[in-house]
Amino acid sequence: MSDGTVVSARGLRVRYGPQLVLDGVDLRLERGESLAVVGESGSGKSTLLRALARLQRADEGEIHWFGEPVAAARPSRLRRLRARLQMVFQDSSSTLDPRFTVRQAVREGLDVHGEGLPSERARRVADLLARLGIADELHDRLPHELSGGQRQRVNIARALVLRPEVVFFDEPVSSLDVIVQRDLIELLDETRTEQGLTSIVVLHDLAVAAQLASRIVVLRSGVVVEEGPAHELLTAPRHPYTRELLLAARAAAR
Ligand SMILES: Nc1ncnc2c1ncn2[C@@H]1O[C@H](COP(=O)(O)OP(=O)(O)OP(=O)(O)O)[C@@H](O)[C@H]1O
Repeated sequence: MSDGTVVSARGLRVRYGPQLVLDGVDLRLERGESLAVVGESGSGKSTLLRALARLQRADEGEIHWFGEPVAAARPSRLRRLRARLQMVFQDSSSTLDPRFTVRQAVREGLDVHGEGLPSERARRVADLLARLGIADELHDRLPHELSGGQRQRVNIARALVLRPEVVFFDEPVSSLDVIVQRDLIELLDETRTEQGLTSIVVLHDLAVAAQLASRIVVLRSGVVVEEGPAHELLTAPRHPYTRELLLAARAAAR
């Protein structure tokens, strides 16, 4: 396996009872790449992301992180590898501790890892929140005093503040308005340039996927039906299902 591969899966199969939700998915993510997995509701996107992050068991198949087979890794090695990955979940209300303010929630990981001087940690938190459009007056609020989109951004800040090598995002922009979506896309692009961030996002809208990622994988009923550079999928989709998704995205944008 090449040194540039940060996450890969081969022959991934996941079943829920009799239902085959992922049916032999192969996927490869290179360092610094932005990949989007698109498909309609129920196509298996979240399951794929959770399986890649090892938050969900796979019935068959192999997963490698940074070139190492995770199934064979010892727990201590797995913990070290996991620290290089972050995941941002779709449901932002259940993942934030209700007792922590925005500032505390974003800073928590830095304090746990004892990274840098306290003043540097505070600066890093404030800088990231500003780049995600979270105004100063929100920094001392609790999660229930925020909107869904604000909570989602706090979750994104919690992941990025740790400067992970790879971030997995589940529907990161679904609760964000267009301006905030643009800010997030810019922030991810800058982080990719500055820190070589690798990202994988799952979402249902093909047009938004093309803004967030340079390569797109189209998932239908647990099977990858098409894969390619984002601009090619948008301008010359080969599979009828990709064309359907494109028409749906265009109709939604009208
Ligand atoms: N814990 C579970 N137990 C049983 N079935 C499940 C479970 N989680 C998901 N499923 C089923 O697996 C299929 C894929 O679900 P998944 O959440 O991966 O799809 P998705 O593409 O992410 O959908 P959405 O866009 O709606 O979030 C669906 O049919 C779903 O009902």
